[in-house]
Amino acid sequence: MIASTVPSSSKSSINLLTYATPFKSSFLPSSFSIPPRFSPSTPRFQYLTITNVLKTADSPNLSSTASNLDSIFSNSKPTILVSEKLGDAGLDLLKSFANVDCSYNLSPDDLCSKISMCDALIVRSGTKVNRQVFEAAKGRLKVVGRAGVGIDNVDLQAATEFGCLVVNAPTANTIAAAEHAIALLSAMARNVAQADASMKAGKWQRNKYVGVSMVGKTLAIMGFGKVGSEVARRAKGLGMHVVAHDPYAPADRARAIGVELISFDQAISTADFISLHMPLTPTTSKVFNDETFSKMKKGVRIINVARGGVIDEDALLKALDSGVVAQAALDVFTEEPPKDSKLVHHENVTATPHLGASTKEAQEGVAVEIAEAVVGALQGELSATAVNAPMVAPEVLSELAPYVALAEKLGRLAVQLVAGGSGIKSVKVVYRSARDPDDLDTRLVRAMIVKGIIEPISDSIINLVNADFIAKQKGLRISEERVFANSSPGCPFDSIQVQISNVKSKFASALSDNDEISVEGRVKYGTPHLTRVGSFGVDVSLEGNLILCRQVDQPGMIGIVGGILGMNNVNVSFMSVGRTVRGKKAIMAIGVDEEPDKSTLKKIGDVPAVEEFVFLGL
Ligand SMILES: NC(=O)C1=CN([C@@H]2O[C@H](COP(=O)(O)OP(=O)(O)OC[C@H]3O[C@@H](n4cnc5c(N)ncnc54)[C@H](O)[C@@H]3O)[C@@H](O)[C@H]2O)C=CC1
Ligand SMILES: O=C(O)C(=O)COP(=O)(O)O
Repeated sequence: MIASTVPSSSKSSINLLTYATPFKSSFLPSSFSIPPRFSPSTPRFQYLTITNVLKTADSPNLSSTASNLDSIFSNSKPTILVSEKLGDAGLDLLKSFANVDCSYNLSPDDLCSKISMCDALIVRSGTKVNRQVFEAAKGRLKVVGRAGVGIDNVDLQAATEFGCLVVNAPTANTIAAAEHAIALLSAMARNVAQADASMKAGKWQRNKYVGVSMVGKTLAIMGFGKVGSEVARRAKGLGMHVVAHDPYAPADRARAIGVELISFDQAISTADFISLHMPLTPTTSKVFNDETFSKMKKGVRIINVARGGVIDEDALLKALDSGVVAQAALDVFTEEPPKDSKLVHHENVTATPHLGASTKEAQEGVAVEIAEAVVGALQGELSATAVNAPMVAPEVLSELAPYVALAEKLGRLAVQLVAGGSGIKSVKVVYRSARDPDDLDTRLVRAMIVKGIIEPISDSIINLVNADFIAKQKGLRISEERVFANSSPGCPFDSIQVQISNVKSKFASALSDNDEISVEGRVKYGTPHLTRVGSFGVDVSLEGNLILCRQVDQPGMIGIVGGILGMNNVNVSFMSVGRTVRGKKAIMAIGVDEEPDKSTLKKIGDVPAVEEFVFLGL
């Protein structure tokens, strides 16, 4: 739920605001015929990525915008390539709007040669939409639709660079994936697949396939999002004791299902069964490895319906061989299909070929969800499930660009100040501005704050289009407050403050008098600066990385801490000291080019007058 004291950012309000580029009839070729859902007065939007708009903002090139629109609408029937099996209802919807080419099992070369004739591409997890595909599209490809959740097979950076919108279908296969996890859990516990194979080989091995019971056992759900919570509900029905680890899941959602949120180590060391439901991100890649397997209870059973890459497959093989992991049930693999995989052939592994989303119902659901999103995008509508593209007029972004950067960095800083295990539920953004509220659209800045907060903990790409949607899905309440500033209305914002309430902080001095994490920044000389942390005023450029350090306010502290960094080859780019009362406590904000190693950070912590410190990546 987004609470706002400034104009709301509902889908309809976006059409009224200057972020939209109104569709000018002079852009249209004379042969253009208006699709039935539109009248000439319907606003159209160009899908421009942040990157592209930032580039465009420096040297606006509206003629290329006109030619983009021209190419979108020069043919009343666009061409959509569907490269993997899609449900009929979705295909019918696509066919009513476009020429649809269903070509399954294309080789990478065939995909590249077809793509320059297509306006949209619809894929599932089996098609690699890499940079070569965007290059081969020669600018014609406008939209990639992922008929499912995970977008790790689409090169989002390349899509963004090539100005191609990527949309997905994030909700329609949740239940199917959860049901598959439960199916694998039960099949594994009772050796269903192995016993079936043995019978088909003419055997009758009742003693060999004695299973384990699920009732009363502890199941740890790793990633308590859409699929994870549905698995939890079902496992409770089986009489299991369910715990979950998800640093960012709200505790009340877990409580409502009767699930306790616990730390990663607690979860893996106490569980009899572990079911994985986190996205594949740089943080979760191979998070199940030699070290983490060694902390597990001997004889644990693991289910993976998320992504193969969250497990180090060699480490899992060793853990299975040593008996640390008694059994694994795997639907997903680092390489799909896996080649000569020892895991797949292991007698204690139950494997399925990425079937989590493969039910008739889910496939019809995702097909319709993705067809609507792709058709809507080709028609220029905003998409609630766009993953990489905001729609912002270049002239608006040109003014907002430095605030966009500031907003993302403030979000990133604020989330890193939250102590592990605190679920973030409520974020408040306070804008100080001299502008009339009607002249101040905060959607992009707010979107970037949400991006800064959520992106490090999720595989979602957040932008103007999807920020509210993702925040809502994550149970994150964003409220905004406008405070009048007696400054120049020439600048959209005097300052931006991000507050996170009801959480613990790993740096207590970041807490304001109201006990919320609070960071404030301003744009100075065109660059983002951090100007306040908790109750302490500072002034440091937000570049590289940052060390925040609270110490007793006494002479020589800058020299001591700066000296430690210098002696350890860490270059200090900026430094600022703020204090509340002379001689009491002070904060040092130190910008550093490199990340100091652990021993350097420990030396800072060992300085007697240093009371607390934290390292923050920007
Ligand atoms: N096998 C299949 O066919 C299917 C696989 N999936 C996969 O399942 C996964 C989950 O999907 P959804 O539940 O729809 O996504 P979601 O975004 O609703 O949930 C993911 C959860 O993981 C949490 N998370 C992020 N980093 C974490 C970390 N380091 N440790 C623990 N939790 C962390 C997030 O806070 C979030 O709550 C995705 O990877 C998706 O691609 C989804 C559908 C079908
Ligand atoms: O939605 C997801 O993330 C899935 O993994 C489903 O993949 P699929 O569409 O069945 O290839």
